[in-house]
Amino acid sequence: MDSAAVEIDGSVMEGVSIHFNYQRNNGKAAEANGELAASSRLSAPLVRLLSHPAVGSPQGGQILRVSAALSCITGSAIKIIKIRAGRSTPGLRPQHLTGLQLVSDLCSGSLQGASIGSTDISLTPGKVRSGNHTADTQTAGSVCLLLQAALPCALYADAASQLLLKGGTNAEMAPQIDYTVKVFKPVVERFGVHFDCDIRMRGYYPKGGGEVAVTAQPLKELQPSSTGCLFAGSALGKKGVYADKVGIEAAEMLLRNLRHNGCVDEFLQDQLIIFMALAKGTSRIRTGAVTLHTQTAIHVAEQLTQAKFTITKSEDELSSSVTYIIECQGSGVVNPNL
Ligand SMILES: Nc1ncnc2c1ncn2[C@@H]1O[C@H](COP(=O)(O)OP(=O)(O)OP(=O)(O)O)[C@@H](O)[C@H]1O
Repeated sequence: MDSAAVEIDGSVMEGVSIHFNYQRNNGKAAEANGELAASSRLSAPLVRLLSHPAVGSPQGGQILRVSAALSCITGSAIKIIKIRAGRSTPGLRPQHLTGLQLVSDLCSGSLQGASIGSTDISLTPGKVRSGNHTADTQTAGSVCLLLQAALPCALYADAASQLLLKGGTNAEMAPQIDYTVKVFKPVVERFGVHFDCDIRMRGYYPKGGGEVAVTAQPLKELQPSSTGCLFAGSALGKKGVYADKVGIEAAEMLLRNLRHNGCVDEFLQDQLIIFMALAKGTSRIRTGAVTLHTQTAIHVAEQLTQAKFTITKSEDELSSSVTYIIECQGSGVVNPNL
């Protein structure tokens, strides 16, 4: 029997407090500090993630997606409580619920307590499963955020996975599907990730109704890489907003990210953390200010894998630019199904 309890004050990340309780006991169910503990296929830790009730977590969805995907891949059972506490609509929204159900489906898992508005859920993963998986937010909830949770899982299956994702292809506060295909996809290919994305129907707020078919290939292990540079600016048109304003917003995003002299934009940085954590070897990205989403993803990844991240500030006197190098000694998780 090998057990340890670790409590981490995550308040270093503004508004988020994360506590982790570890329990290892050779895969048998156990009680940890009066909280439910669950067994898993790798006799892995029970993890509790707790968002601060007073302030609320600005990265609530991010915690769910990264921790659920890593639970699926590493075999760690997780329990997440106080989900999106402090929000005007706390708990799971359709995109979060659908994403969790999809991840659970991908890992033949047991998902408990998950429904719209749930603030506590637990996921006990089983074996990662290839083949067909369908997920439908039934709203304009972003299919790109469904993919964010599901893609890393599909890489650890025994064969190709076909994901039919329904919802919003172009939603606010989420990657546009065009960004996922034109920026995210070529960059993650450097880690050895290969997926095809067929945009069958676009879906927008409020109706949704978009449909994207993704085929993802499994791999033995992810390789580290330098990123190269690929930048985009995107903005979403809305009723009552003139097209020129939308164009200006997109151009501003592009300029903002070109100016900081990094190689990764303010959104891609958090989306790459999970791949850096899983890869075998050292990955490095140069970026502008490190976002709260990125800090959250790093924090969760360091708890659920052996990955170690460091962030170094780098000032260039000539151009007076400040960039940050995010470096990760990846955990080198090997696909046991190939
Ligand atoms: N314009 C954009 N371009 C590319 N990616 C984006 C853009 N806007 C947001 N994202 C990405 O979308 C994700 C949003 O995560 P976030 O957790 O805020 O979403 P959420 O699930 O809606 O969470 P919550 O409901 O808790 O606000 C992040 O990975 C972020 O990088």
